[in-house]
Amino acid sequence: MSLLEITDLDVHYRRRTGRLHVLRSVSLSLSPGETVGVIGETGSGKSTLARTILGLVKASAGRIAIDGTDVASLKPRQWRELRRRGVVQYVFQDPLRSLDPDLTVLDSLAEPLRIQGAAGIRDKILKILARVRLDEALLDRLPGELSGGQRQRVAVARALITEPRLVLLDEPVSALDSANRVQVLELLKELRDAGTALLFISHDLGSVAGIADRIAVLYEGEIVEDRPSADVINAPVHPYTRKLIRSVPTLRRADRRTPEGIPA
Ligand SMILES: Nc1ncnc2c1ncn2[C@@H]1O[C@H](COP(=O)(O)OP(=O)(O)OP(=O)(O)O)[C@@H](O)[C@H]1O
Repeated sequence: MSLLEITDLDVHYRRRTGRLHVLRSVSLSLSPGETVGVIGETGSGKSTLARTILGLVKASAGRIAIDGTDVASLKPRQWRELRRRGVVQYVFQDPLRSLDPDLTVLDSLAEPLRIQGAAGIRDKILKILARVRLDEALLDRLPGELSGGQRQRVAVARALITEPRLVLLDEPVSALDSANRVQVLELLKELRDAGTALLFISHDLGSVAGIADRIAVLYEGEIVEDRPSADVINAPVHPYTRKLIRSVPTLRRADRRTPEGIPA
């Protein structure tokens, strides 16, 4: 069974000037342990997709099922229950949005464990800090007292601490400098290798290409391609995907290989 199954999702925003149709008949599925990248340019609807999956934006049509539960009609209490079961967590581009500014690092990390009624909270926190390479001395700091890279690692640590089966990542490395970006991407790869399913949403094909099993390309609110990463990179079908690939210098032809490993 799919861990995440999105079927024919439509989302509109109401604006003073009328309705804006942002997602059109989007279908996407994620199996347990799979990493899927969603790539699209600014305004293509990526954040709307993430926010709709998390129940923060209401869909006008379609179905979203997480681990078999239809989440469209869940109430906040039921969402908390889903998180308590350790099924889904999330990391946004701006960690100040995924972290409570009034909670210390210690409390931010302890909160999901307390909700879960977990035992050995301090031990789990120390283990996760080591995993995301953060110093214990930061535990008493507030998010506003951390660097951007440290903050994002706290947000990743918080998302992982309950060992969720699915993590939604909306531009998780876009606000980071290149050293921090590499470190957080490495961390996400470790997570993928440990069997967590990741939905990695980004405008940056370069970040997603090295980690995703499959890439879905979102263009003007529609998924125009959804295939294994190597196929999308080596033989893009949609003109927009071709344009995207040309714009990423690190995906030079010599680096691109067919699924059999033969240079394209
Ligand atoms: N709350 C809202 N109300 C009205 N329109 C919105 C709202 N949020 C987003 N939009 C509009 O919906 C469209 C898609 O926005 P969305 O944030 O999903 O795009 P995105 O692909 O994540 O872009 P970016 O990469 O710039 O974050 C845009 O035209 C945006 O202006």
